[in-house]
Amino acid sequence: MSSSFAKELEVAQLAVQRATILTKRVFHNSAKGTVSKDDASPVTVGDFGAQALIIAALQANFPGDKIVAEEESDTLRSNAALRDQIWDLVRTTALDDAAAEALLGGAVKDADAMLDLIGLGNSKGGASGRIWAIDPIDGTKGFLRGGQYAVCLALMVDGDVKVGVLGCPNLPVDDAAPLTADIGTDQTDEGGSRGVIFSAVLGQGASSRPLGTGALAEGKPIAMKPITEMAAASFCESVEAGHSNQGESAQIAQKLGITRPSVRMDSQAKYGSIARGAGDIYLRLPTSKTYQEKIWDHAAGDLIVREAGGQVTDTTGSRLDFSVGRTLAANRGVIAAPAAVHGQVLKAVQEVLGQAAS
Ligand SMILES: Nc1ncnc2c1ncn2[C@@H]1O[C@H](COP(=O)(O)OS(=O)(=O)O)[C@@H](OP(=O)(O)O)[C@H]1O
Ligand SMILES: [Mg+2]
Ligand SMILES: [Mg+2]
Ligand SMILES: [Mg+2]
Repeated sequence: MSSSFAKELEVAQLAVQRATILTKRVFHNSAKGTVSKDDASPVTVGDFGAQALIIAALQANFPGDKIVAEEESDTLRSNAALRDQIWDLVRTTALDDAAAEALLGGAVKDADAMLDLIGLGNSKGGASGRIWAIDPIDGTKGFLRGGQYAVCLALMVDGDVKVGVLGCPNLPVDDAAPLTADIGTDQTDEGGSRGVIFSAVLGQGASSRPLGTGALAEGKPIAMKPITEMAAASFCESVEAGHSNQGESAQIAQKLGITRPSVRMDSQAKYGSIARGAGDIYLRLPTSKTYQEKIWDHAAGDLIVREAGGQVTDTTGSRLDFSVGRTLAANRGVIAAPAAVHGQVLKAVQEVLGQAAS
């Protein structure tokens, strides 16, 4: 097996691109087929459809690999109306490039095959072998609100993230565009100014490219912006107050001398935004003692930021550990910043959280 991961990267980018196109169709439709999961969080036909298409592409190319994906197929087996809505989306979404579509294995056979594919994302994860992590729609609440969301795919080998891809249909194509969660009033984006894919391979840097609809557009290398003056730095955090402690992040910003208010943005679009220098720092501070972050919420973004010159740790200063199962059970919160200032940010975090390293 080649260690360059060229095929994995190509398949992952095209799979994310195709799944993102499916989610855009749902985003622009007022009927999103939303149901509430056991933990009261929402899932839509877009989440299920995107997961089916990504797993189909992985199965066609890497049938022996394991998959950790967010959504489960159980509820769909007893909800024929929802299943049919998803199947309508899945069977009618394709890339408009025949070679790319062929590489992804073409169309899914039927609705039952689609349910089986969705169900393949049930691996327990762990420290050995090849495991893909999928978040078919990260930031479902943002997706429903008309804000930012991301389609996320990462490959881990023996617990280490090797390939990461994020599809962010509502971020500007322009890497230099200022950081804002606003997607503007033009929800149709006829000018094509929004929609970007971020990717990284371990040791090979990070890049961005326009989302597109067929063959992959050319990528450009991205890098984090060096922070010359903390006062002018921008930091981003979750929109949902239940996902990150926004009171503590405001205190941390104050301690660092950051004067600008945070940019609140849903999903791993935050990782992509700081990786390309549109923003500087991403803070995610635990809101509960029991919530464990999910690997699919961080794997791709962690690699993309690190390959762009950033450092990503939890609030204790430990690297995110993707080798312990479906969750980041060994970590608490996330601090992502340019490597040169990460220590300074972490110190402020620990002072505010009252857990300075001893
Ligand atoms: N309690 C709690 N604490 C921390 N994180 C949580 C919590 N509950 C959920 N989640 C996960 O947050 C994912 C959404 O990402 P963000 O929090 O960055 O975006 S948002 O601004 O809150 O929408 C979201 O991902 P999706 O479910 O894919 O949307 C969740 O996995
Ligand atoms: Mg998520
Ligand atoms: Mg999700
Ligand atoms: Mg979810």
